[in-house]
Amino acid sequence: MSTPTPQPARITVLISGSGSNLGALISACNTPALPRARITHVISDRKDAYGLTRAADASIKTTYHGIVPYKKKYPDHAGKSDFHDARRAYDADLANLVIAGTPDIVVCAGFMRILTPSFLDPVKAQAIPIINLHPSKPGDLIGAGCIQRAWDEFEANKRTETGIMIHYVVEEVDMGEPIVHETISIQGCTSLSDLETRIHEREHSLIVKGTNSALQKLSKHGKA
Ligand SMILES: Nc1nc2c(c(=O)[nH]1)N[C@@H](CN(C=O)c1ccc(C(=O)N[C@@H](CCC(=O)O)C(=O)O)cc1)CN2
Ligand SMILES: NCC(=O)N[C@@H]1O[C@H](COP(=O)([O-])[O-])[C@@H](O)[C@H]1O
Repeated sequence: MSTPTPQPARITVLISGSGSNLGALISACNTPALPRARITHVISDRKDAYGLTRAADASIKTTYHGIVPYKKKYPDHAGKSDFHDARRAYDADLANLVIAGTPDIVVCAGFMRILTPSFLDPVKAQAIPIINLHPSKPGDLIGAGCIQRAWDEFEANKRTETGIMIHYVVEEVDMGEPIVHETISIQGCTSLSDLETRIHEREHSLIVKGTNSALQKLSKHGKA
C-alpha cells in the first residue's frame, strides 16, 4: 500500500498593516523554504490593512475583524482605560474565527493587538501553536514601537545593535520562547527609515524560517 501524501500544513496569519511579511510567507509556501504549507486564512483588525489586498490577490480567504463594534457594545466603565470587557469579547470571537478555519498554526505578522487569555486559551485548547514576529532581540525591547525605540537609543549612544525574532506567543507580551532570532547592527544607518528597511529585509526571511521551524516541530509530534 502506498504512503498517503501528507496534506499541506494550514496557516492562519493575523495582520494589522502592509503585510510585507505575509507576502514573504505567501511566496515561500510550497518551496523548499516552507514545504507542504499553505495560508488558508488572513485576518486583520484594520480594514485598511494592505495585507488584506495581498491575500485577496493570492486568492486567500480574508476577514476583517474590527474592535469598534465591541467598544460600542461594552462602553468603558469606571474609567477602565483599556476596555477590558470589549477586549475579552473581541478576543473570544477572534478565537472562534481562527478555530473555524482549522489551522495547524497561527502566525502573527505585524498584528498590533495584545492577545488576552480569551483568545489564547481556546486556541491552545485546540493544540494550535501561535507564533509572532517581533523586531527585537529576545528579552530586549517589548511591545509596540520597538524599531523607533532602538533608533532613539542608537542616536543617544545607548546601543549599536537591535534584533528580530520569531517567538511563541504567551500571555506575557513578547516573552514567549524564541524559535529563531538574529542580531541586527544599527551602525551605518543614517535614519529611522534606513533602520526600518534593514530590519524589514531581514524579517522577510526570518518569518519563513521561523514558521517552517515551528511546523517541523509539529510534524515531529505528528500534529501537522
Ligand atoms: N499576549 C500576547 N499578545 C501579543 C503578543 C504576545 O507576545 N503576547 N505579540 C504581539 C505583537 N506585538 C509585539 O510583537 C505587540 C503588538 C501590539 C502591542 C500593543 O501594545 N498594542 C496595543 C494597541 C496598539 C494600537 O492599537 O496601535 C493594545 O493592544 O492595546 C504590543 C505588542 C501580538 N499580541
Ligand atoms: N510588536 C510587533 C511589531 O512591531 N511587528 C512589526 O510589524 C511590522 C509588520 O510589517 P508588515 O505589515 O509589512 O509585515 C514588522 O516590522 C514587525 O516586526
